[in-house]
Amino acid sequence: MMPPIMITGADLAGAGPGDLLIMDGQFADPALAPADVQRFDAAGLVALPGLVDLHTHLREPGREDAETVESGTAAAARGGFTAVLAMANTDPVTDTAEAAAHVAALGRRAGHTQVIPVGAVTKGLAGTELAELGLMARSAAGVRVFSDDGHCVGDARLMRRALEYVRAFGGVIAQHAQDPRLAGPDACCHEGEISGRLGLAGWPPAAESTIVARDVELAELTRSRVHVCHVSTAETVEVLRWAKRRGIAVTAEVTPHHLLLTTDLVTGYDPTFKVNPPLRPAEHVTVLREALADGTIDAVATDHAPHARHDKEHAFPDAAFGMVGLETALGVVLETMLDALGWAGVADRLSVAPARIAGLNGQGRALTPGEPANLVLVDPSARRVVDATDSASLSRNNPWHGLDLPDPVVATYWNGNQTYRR
Ligand SMILES: NC(=O)N[C@@H](CC(=O)O)C(=O)O
Ligand SMILES: [Zn+2]
Ligand SMILES: [Zn+2]
Repeated sequence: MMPPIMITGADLAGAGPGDLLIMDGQFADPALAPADVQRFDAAGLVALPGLVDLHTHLREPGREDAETVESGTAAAARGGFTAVLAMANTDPVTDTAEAAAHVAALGRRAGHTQVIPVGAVTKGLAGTELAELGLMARSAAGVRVFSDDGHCVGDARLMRRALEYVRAFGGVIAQHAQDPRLAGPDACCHEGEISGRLGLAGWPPAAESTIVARDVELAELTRSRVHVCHVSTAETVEVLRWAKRRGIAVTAEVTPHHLLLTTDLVTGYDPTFKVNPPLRPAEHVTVLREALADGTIDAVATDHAPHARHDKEHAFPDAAFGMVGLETALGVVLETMLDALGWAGVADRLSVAPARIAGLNGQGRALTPGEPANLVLVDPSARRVVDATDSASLSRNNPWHGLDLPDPVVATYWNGNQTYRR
């Protein structure tokens, strides 16, 4: 346990300057600081609750050449995160209580952030038979979020049964919304003028929004909860607005890359920009930003998807989908959304809302005495040209390389322990 530390003068998530005393892993009344307390002058910095990533691919077990729980969570701490939800598309898949316990144990051993395993919806992500949802939920790992991410739960009847099942224990199904018949096996970018010109097979926005429309109806039918992963289209936003107006229990996330990058980046055939769902035209980006600002989209999630060189360095159609994002997420959100959201809004979309969606107790809390000391200190004016090689991740598929972006994270504390310091 760290000795007591007093952080002085930081703007507390936009509420104005104040002091934070960290003692025994929690925030405590600054008036109780012992005389020999260690001091951190944070004047000019902003304090946010530790960030929570609903959507991280840590690749362990199975693809430790691309990422490990150790390296991925070290990258998360550098990005200001104190909790990450580890996606189930590992090898073996996280589709049993034992597999979930293994991922959680790897997280505890690494000690950089809380690691909460996401359970698969279907055995082996095969989309045919429900996984052991109840056993995973009742196990010590306490799985609450279930997802076949990387694959869509395409079978409506199976999706209905999954939603019915998780309702009993307050779980949620996080859907990778992609109709496999509309986004065929060769689809590798947004379907439009650019895909036509480049001769690449695209997929239309309808491949996403039609699944979301179906799933919100199933959530209503089952009175259960659905979460939409990585929303990428204006049409999906329209469906979400309709569903929320109707009182359906749906939440949604958007990635940093879909808030800033656009489909024209694929014209160089650089697989770094190949991601699922694909980068879209600027009109979609505008709508995604508006939806995040007005709360139609609840949260930002990274979809950090590290890939080894030998999986990424191929001709565009053959390369793996995905990009890293843990270390740049907050910077991209500040660049694109700070004016619209303010600091309290940034704290909500990157910490409070994701913690609520995932049902996490000690995360996304106010910076007040008695709460676990999960915190990120942010320099609101620091910027830097992103260098893909300067990373705790094992992978280098970084779409931000060479771009000048906010570089805000100064220090991260998880349960009172400093997990990153610039
Ligand atoms: N986002 C991606 O492009 N890839 C993800 C899978 C996913 O999130 O669908 C991966 O596991 O690599
Ligand atoms: Zn996905
Ligand atoms: Zn993903």
